[in-house]
Amino acid sequence: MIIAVDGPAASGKGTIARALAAHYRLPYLDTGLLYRAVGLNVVRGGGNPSDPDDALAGCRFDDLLLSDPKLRSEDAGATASIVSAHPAVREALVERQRDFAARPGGAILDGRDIGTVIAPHADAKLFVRASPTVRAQRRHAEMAGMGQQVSVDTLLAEIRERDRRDSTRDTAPLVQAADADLLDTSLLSIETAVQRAIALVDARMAAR
Ligand SMILES: Nc1ncnc2c1ncn2[C@@H]1O[C@H](COP(=O)(O)OP(=O)(O)O)[C@@H](O)[C@H]1O
Ligand SMILES: Nc1ccn([C@@H]2O[C@H](COP(=O)(O)OP(=O)(O)O)[C@@H](O)[C@H]2O)c(=O)n1
Repeated sequence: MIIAVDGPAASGKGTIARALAAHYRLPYLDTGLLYRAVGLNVVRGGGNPSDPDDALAGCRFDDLLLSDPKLRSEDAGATASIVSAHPAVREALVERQRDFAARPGGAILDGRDIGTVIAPHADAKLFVRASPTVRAQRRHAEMAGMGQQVSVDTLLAEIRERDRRDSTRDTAPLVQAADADLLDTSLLSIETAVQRAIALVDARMAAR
């Protein structure tokens, strides 16, 4: 079984994808981490994330980078959003993601284009969303928990900018796949959101 989970920043897709992976005992790939690693690699090498050649060169990174805590910062998310708009960067990362999706027994991936580009044949697709204000508040709480104080307004502006960039790019924009189930988590607890996600996936599997 292949499950695709897409959605904007801090919508709760990672939380849901991890819970689904545990529930269905599937391996999980957070594809955003790959783009974050490319961005951090470019910046650390003194390159310009907006430059297509610098961004492509950043795709050659050591996998150890994927466990760098710096990848979790909002800055890394913003840089990831810049490098991820280059078609050559997306192309360079496609095979790795498709190989993961093709694992025997299935897999679950989360990102922006899993249901539309990486695994359009997925058995179940969720498009997770939440209002920008709720997402900024969640990110704020998350960062406060890590000892980082950034105002909700600053995070809201960053989230809106990232939404705009991710949704308006030409290649693999953030968009709900026609056959994806929408899950708005704005008013849901994590537990309820996960229960709804499981119910949606079960319903898709039963209908196959
Ligand atoms: N339904 C929810 N209610 C409250 N907080 C949530 C909910 N879903 C996720 N969160 C919290 O919001 C933050 C962002 O969630 P995450 O799953 O990392 O989002 P994404 O992967 O879409 O960026 C995390 O701190 C997570 O614990
Ligand atoms: N499949 C994906 C995953 C992430 N991305 C890009 O990488 C950035 C960071 O993704 P992420 O999933 O780690 O970000 P959050 O939603 O966790 O904040 C996004 O803003 C996208 O620009 C992408 O283009 N395609």
